[in-house]
Amino acid sequence: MNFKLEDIIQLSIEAGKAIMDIYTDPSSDFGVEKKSDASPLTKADKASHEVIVAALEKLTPNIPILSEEGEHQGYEERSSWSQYWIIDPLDGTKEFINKNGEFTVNIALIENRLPVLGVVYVPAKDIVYYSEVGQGAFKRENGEDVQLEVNKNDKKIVAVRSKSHANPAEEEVFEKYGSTESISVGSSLKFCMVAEGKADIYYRHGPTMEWDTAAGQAVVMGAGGKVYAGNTEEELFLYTKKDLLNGSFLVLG
Ligand SMILES: Nc1ncnc2c1ncn2[C@@H]1O[C@H](COP(=O)(O)O)[C@@H](OP(=O)(O)O)[C@H]1O
Ligand SMILES: [Mg+2]
Repeated sequence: MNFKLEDIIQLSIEAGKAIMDIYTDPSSDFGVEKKSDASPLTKADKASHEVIVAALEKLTPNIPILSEEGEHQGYEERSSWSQYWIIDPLDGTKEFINKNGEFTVNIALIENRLPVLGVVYVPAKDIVYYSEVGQGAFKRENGEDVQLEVNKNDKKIVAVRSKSHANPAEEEVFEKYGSTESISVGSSLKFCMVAEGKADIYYRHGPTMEWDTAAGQAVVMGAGGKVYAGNTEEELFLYTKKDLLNGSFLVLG
């Protein structure tokens, strides 16, 4: 790697600062717009995107960037990349607008259809989750780095699901794994909760995009978790698909 993971961590924090400037500005209306898929977009999504893209273009000029708020390159181009950055500058835009703090900055590096590095920053809590695959996953809080490990104690199975986009079909899968309790959380924080053992299972039935899941997947994999496509443990959940839209997926601690 011709960059340091620490550079990417610092960059996620810088992007988070740009988000918080807007989040905490009492005079800001967030500039909420509706995108073509009816999902919301704010000034904060755009500000974070600008910070990340400008820095990555300097840091790794030879690595292509796919950002939710940038150009969505076609499959022919994407499939020719040996590695690329995939960015969700502000995941959980609905949670940002609802001011519940459950939103994240997501930066991941994809190689061979899987994330090999991921950083998830939680601006409202100033917490970073990060992982370079094969080197463990970590949480940085109050200047301290703690290694993460999924929960190996299966006495009580806690499920986690979307706060704004939960689907009734998820309950069946949670029950199949013996879960009796589910928590609703916005954004890629759900992957991080499985990574730190606060939840054991995250099954997502409804749609997400590749940039919503890549960084979180790196973190949970680094902590010993697994991410599967669909609702069984048969197929790995892969990236660089023809369509950037993800199918359902299952995260297990
Ligand atoms: N109908 C839809 N199609 C595609 N993605 C959707 C969607 N509804 C929700 N999402 C994705 O779900 C993400 C939010 O995840 P969650 O529900 O776990 O908080 C959104 O990220 P953004 O907030 O970055 O737009 C969005 O990409
Ligand atoms: Mg998102």
